[in-house]
Order: sequence, then structure tokens, then C-alpha cells
Amino acid sequence: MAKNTQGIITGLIAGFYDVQTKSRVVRTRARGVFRKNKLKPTVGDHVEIQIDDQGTSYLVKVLPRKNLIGRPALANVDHILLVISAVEPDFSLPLLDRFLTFFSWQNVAVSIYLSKSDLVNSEELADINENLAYYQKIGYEIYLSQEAVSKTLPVNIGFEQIWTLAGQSGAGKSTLINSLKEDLAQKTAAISTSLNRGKHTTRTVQLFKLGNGYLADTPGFSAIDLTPIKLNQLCDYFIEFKKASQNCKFRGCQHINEPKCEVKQLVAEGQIKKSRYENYLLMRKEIENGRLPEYLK
Ligand SMILES: Nc1nc2c(ncn2[C@@H]2O[C@H](COP(=O)(O)OP(=O)(O)OP(=O)(O)O)[C@@H](O)[C@H]2O)c(=O)[nH]1
Ligand SMILES: [Zn+2]
Repeated sequence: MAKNTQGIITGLIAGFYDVQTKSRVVRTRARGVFRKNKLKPTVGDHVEIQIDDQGTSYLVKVLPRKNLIGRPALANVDHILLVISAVEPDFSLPLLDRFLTFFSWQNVAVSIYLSKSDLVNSEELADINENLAYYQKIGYEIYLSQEAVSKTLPVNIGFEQIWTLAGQSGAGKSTLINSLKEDLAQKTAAISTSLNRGKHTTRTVQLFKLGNGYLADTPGFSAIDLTPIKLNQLCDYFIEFKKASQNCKFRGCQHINEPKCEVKQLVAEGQIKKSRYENYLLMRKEIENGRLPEYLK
């Protein structure tokens, strides 16, 4: 008798889907029905598989998705680890705010990892840390070193959660992934994992187990587009603005010229970081113009 079971697609190899079930990884084929429906099973999808009497496994159903993001695409992303470099490329608050706003819009949680802190002097590092302390205050978890990531990330990845990396080109995403994989290889000292050194040529993602969940082995984002965001909703994606807006006089306050605006009040008091507000105004312009601002070209 055919047996059905559920699992998560962790990889796509030569037309086969690797599905992690409770007990093992099953290599499956998709039934023709998917081609008809144009529904493409994607890494990260929760699926149902059927194992027939001969022991052949088929992917028979894709369960509803929470989201589908990144390039290459990944389904059901729970959390982004955003890699921001101290230098090369330079630490940039406008860029940090763009990424945070984008993922807030996508309804995905974000934590921040500061890379290349070893390449700046203590003064520069103190300045960066002071900036990051604000982001920690408003609710983002910050990792200040690679050691902090390898120690704490596996603990922070919840049961069956899917995490992926994002950040500017050259920020250090692949370097971090490789170091995490090396940690794992050392811990298990079993199967020889391909460490994927150098540039990625493959365009498919693979999930590897980390903590109680998964981390994608290919970073999904290096550039983002904010222009599809609705102008009057942008302020909702600045998490501390949204919180403060409960106390703005007007519902739907855009925090521009409205009287009795709590956000503007908090900016004036220094409770909300001035650069956040300035970057909010820049993003509004970008959305109004429908194109990337000059400083990003
Ligand atoms: N000193 C130092 N160098 C680093 C660190 N992280 C990354 N690098 C170096 O920075 C360069 C770029 O790192 P990558 O990991 O390739 O960056 P990436 O984010 O994957 O870049 P893309 O593939 O272009 O998106 C490499 O030469 C790394 O060796 C770090 O923490 N310290
Ligand atoms: Zn307001």
C-alpha cells in the first residue's frame, strides 16, 4: 500500500526533490500534475510525498506557502540574517534602513550581523556599534562577530524555521555561510560537505540543517527594490514609527506635516534616530519617483 508522509524540500537535484521527513531525506520526483498547474515546487516548501509499493517516492502536494522570496526563490522564509559590513563596502545607514524596510514589508523577521569589524580601528568600530545599539533598542538582534553568529545562531533558529542571508555584494555572506558549514562539518565529522569555496555558479538553493531548523546555502538578496511599496504604508515598515504612531493625532499620519505627530516629536527629542527619519523621507521620494535614488546607482 502506498504511504503518504510530509516533509520540507531541502534541495533540487537534476529534476529530483530532496525532502526531509521526520526520519530521513527522501529523493522524490514531482507528479505531472504540477506541470499542469504551473505550480513549481520550491526549496523550503512543505510538501506531501507518497512512497509506492516499489519504494519509489513522488511529491504529490505542495502545502500552502507563507511566502516566496529571493533569487533564487526560497519558500517559507522565517528570518533573514542581514550581513552589513563595517567597511568594503562602507557601513551605510541608508542601506541598512532599505534592507530593514524591505523585509518588514515582506513580513519576514531580520537579525543583523556586522562583518569585517576586524578591518576598522577602534574609533570607527565604536561609532558603528553606537549606531547599531539604536537598532538593538528598537528590537533587532545584533551579532557583532562571526564567533557570536556561530555560537548563537544555531540556538536562535527555531523548530523547522528557514533562515537565509541577505546583504550588499561583498558584505561577507558567502564567507559566513562557509564558516558555518565548516563548524558543522567539524561537529559531525561525518559526510564530507562541499564547502562551496569561491564564487557560486549554481543557481539553486539548498537548505542545510542548523540548530532546530535550516539555513539556505545561497544568499537570496544583494539588491532590493522598494518602489512596489505603497507610499502611504511605508511608515508602517519602520517598526519604531509604527509603534509611536498610535499616539499621533491623526490616523494614517504620514509623519510629514500633520499637527501633533508623535513620530516627529520623538525625532525632535532624539528618541527616534534622526537618520531613520531622513531615510524615511528619501524612500518616500524613491517610491514617488518610481526609481532608485541617485546614491544607489
Ligand atoms: N577581514 C575580513 N574579511 C572578510 C570578512 N567577511 C568577508 N570578508 C572578505 O570580503 C570579501 C567578500 O566576501 P564574500 O563572502 O564573497 O561576500 P558576499 O556577500 O558573499 O558577496 P557577493 O557574492 O558579491 O554577494 C572576501 O574577500 C572575504 O574574504 C570579515 O569578517 N573580515
Ligand atoms: Zn505622525
